This record gives sequence, structure tokens and C-alpha cells, in this order.
Amino acid sequence: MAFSLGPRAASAGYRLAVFDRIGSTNTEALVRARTGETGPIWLVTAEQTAGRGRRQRSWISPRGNLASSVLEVIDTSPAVAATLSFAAGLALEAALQAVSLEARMRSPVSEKVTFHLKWPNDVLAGGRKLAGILLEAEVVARDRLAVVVGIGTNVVAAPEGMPYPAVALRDLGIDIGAEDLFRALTEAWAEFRAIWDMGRGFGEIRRLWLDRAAGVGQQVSVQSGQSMVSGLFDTIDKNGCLIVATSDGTRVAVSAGDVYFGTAASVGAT
Ligand SMILES: O=C(O)CCCC[C@@H]1SC[C@@H]2NC(=O)N[C@@H]21
Repeated sequence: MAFSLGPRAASAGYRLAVFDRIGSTNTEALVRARTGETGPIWLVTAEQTAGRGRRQRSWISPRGNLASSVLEVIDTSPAVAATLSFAAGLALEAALQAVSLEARMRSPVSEKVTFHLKWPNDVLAGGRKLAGILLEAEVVARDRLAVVVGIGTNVVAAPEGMPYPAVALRDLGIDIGAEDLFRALTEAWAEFRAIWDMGRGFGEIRRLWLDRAAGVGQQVSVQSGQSMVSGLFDTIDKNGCLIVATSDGTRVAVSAGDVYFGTAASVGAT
């Protein structure tokens, strides 16, 4: 089976570049944006050899997993563009739901799996990391912003030896191909990208995201650089910052960091 766009993505004007093997779809998208590509375009590869994750980590994506990026060149500020990653989380969760349902219809013995979104932009299944999102933005010609949203999903294999628990769809009994998930993702992206509407729809995206979020109202610790803030995960604000209500009654807004659920900072980070 080959990678293809869903009908809604195609009619919304998205194009597609498919690779058999590439270093990083995010890097390729940024290189293209610097040399005149204006998008919107999806880049997808069967195998990624130098994938990048958040916070300068590497991202392992062997053949069979899904590594893809969407490039949009838009007139908005980096702060507004950053909120697009929440729309990406919602799109990925919707795509995962859709393909899991199809897999269960083919093989009714497999159990229903619930996916949750973890701030800022991971997808968890049963508390384990299934997918990650890396949003990168760069000002290109004529002061327009190239926004690349890279989405990696463990379809057939989860990386081993990570500092957090990881899982693949196959481990969960969800037997689908990366091509099926990609097609569903392009459809869901077109839907949530339209709701986001250059940041005007972030209120709605925020509401939908909070409905599917892991750990709201629970104890979290958030590590941001050298500092750690602990308290209750209250909400996310209109900029997508995580709001932590600390025991001294203050509400701290965190714009970037790693979330650890519970009180022990040594478990649960993705
Ligand atoms: O959780 C993370 O740290 C984010 C991982 C993002 C990985 C994807 S795979 C496709 C795209 N290309 C990359 O090099 N990274 C992203």
C-alpha cells in the first residue's frame, strides 16, 4: 500500500511528498521552506534515519512506524503558530481513534484503547507514550512564517531504553499500517487546522484538547530547564501554557517543559 492524502486534505489544497528513507521529514520541510516551498504540503517517509524530537532528543522511527510532517507557510506570529501543535494533537488522536475502530471491526477480539493527550503534545495510550509532535517555525521570505508540524507514531515498534514508558499500536493489538494512519491523519489535520483558523479558533481547540488531556486536576511536576514547579494541573491558558496551581496558592504558567505525573519526579516523563 502506498502513502496517500485523504479526500478532504486533497481538496483543501495539500500536496504530498513521499520518501522511502530520509533523515528527518521536519528537516526536509524546513529546507524546502527556505528555498521557496510555500505549502501546504505533507512529507511522509517509510523510514526515518535521523529523526528529531523535542528538546534536542533523537526520535527513532524504523520502517513500519509513521514519520510525517506538514508544512504551512502563514502570516502569523511564532506564539500563535505554537498553538497549532494542540490542533495537531487533536488530529492525531482523532486519526488514531478512526484507525483503531477500523482494526477492531476487522478483528473484534481486540480491546478498545483510549488515547490521551499529554501537555504539550504527546499522545499516550494506557499511560505510555505512543506518539510525539515537534513543531518548528522559521521566518522565511517576505516575513512569512514557515511552520512545520512533525508527527511521529509508534505503529509497529516502540523504542527501547527510553527514560519513559513507550508503546506501539501493535503492542496494543491494533494491527494497522502506517499508510492507513497517515491518510486518516491528513483528513483529521484538515479538519482541526480549519477549526484553529490562524489562531482565531484556539478557544475551541483548547476546549477539545482539555477534554482529552491526561492528568487535569492531578498532581504534576513540570521541569523547565533547571527549574521544577509542582502542584495541580489546573488548565492550559489562551496561549497554550500549562497552568500549575501550587500549594502556596499561586498559579504558575509554564510555556515549555516536561511533565511528570504524580509527586515523584522520576517517573512518567515523556
Ligand atoms: O515527542 C517528541 O519529542 C517529538 C517527536 C517528533 C518526531 C517526528 S517524526 C516526523 C518528524 N520528523 C522529525 O525529525 N521529527 C518529527
